[in-house]
Amino acid sequence: MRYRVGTRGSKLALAQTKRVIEKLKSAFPEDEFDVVIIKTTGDMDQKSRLDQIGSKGIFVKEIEEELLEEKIHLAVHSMKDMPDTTADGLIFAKAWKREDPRDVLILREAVSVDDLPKGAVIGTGSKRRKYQLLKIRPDLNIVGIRGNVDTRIRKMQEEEMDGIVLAAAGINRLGREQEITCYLEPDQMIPAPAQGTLALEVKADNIQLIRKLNRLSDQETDICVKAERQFLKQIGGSCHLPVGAYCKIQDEKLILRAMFGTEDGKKLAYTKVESTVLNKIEDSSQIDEICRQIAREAVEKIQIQLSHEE
Ligand SMILES: NCc1[nH]cc(CCC(=O)O)c1CC(=O)O
Repeated sequence: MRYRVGTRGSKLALAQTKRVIEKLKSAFPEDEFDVVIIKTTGDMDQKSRLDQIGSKGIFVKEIEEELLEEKIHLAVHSMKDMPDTTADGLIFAKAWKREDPRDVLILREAVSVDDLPKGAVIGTGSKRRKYQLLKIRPDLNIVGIRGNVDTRIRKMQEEEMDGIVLAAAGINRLGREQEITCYLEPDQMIPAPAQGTLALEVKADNIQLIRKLNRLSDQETDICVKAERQFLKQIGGSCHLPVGAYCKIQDEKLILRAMFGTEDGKKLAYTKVESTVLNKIEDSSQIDEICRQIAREAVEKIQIQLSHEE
């Protein structure tokens, strides 16, 4: 088969799409894969603050239309950029192995969060990153920044910020990991739901391609992403609100850390919940139920905390 693989045209999107194609090629040497670059609303409007452009999934709508019209067979996105509900007629293949889920700081001079001078200027457009950082260092001056990873690193230098926050996965995919100053561990900076994982989106009736993609999946990542995205969905999160969720499997249990807050960051709640021990023969509907359940428990705990802060 010859497959058309759609992606945004940013360096990061192209880098991750090329990696996906390499893995597919080595698993299915008889197939061919062509990259198709698709311009999205999000790529065309580089000025507006993301939370003001409004509609969710501005980086994915055009790509999903091409999938539905069968102009492309597969779309590669960052899962953390995907809205919590999938488009009708499309599905995600099971997740492949997650890369580094952490957020990192790129600092101009300081070597760690603690080392930053009082009132240091840090660029991020994400409320999740902003309020979690302020919780560790309330004196920091957080300013908005937009653009792809390269642009943000350049703006940090041009606009004389002391640093920026980015996802390790994106920097690694661009081969710029030597520029990372320090890593923020998930217990002090809960990553965005599904950070570090890719979304492999296909038309739901393309059974043959879905089967191929799923052969390369990683069960642990797939389960953890399901739990994190269930949390996002149930809490009613959007990119306007600070939402974080990070799940891992330890001693055969799911451990889900999550945070949620109000838009102004005045209220911020954190929780950590554990599932019961997973049974080795759990099938996918049981796994879905376990993920829904652990997410529900996290949402309940967070809602209780937020209501006590009234
Ligand atoms: N919002 C932009 C975005 N979408 C996906 C990544 C890379 C990390 C990932 O794929 O999870 C990034 C860059 C960043 O947040 O630093």
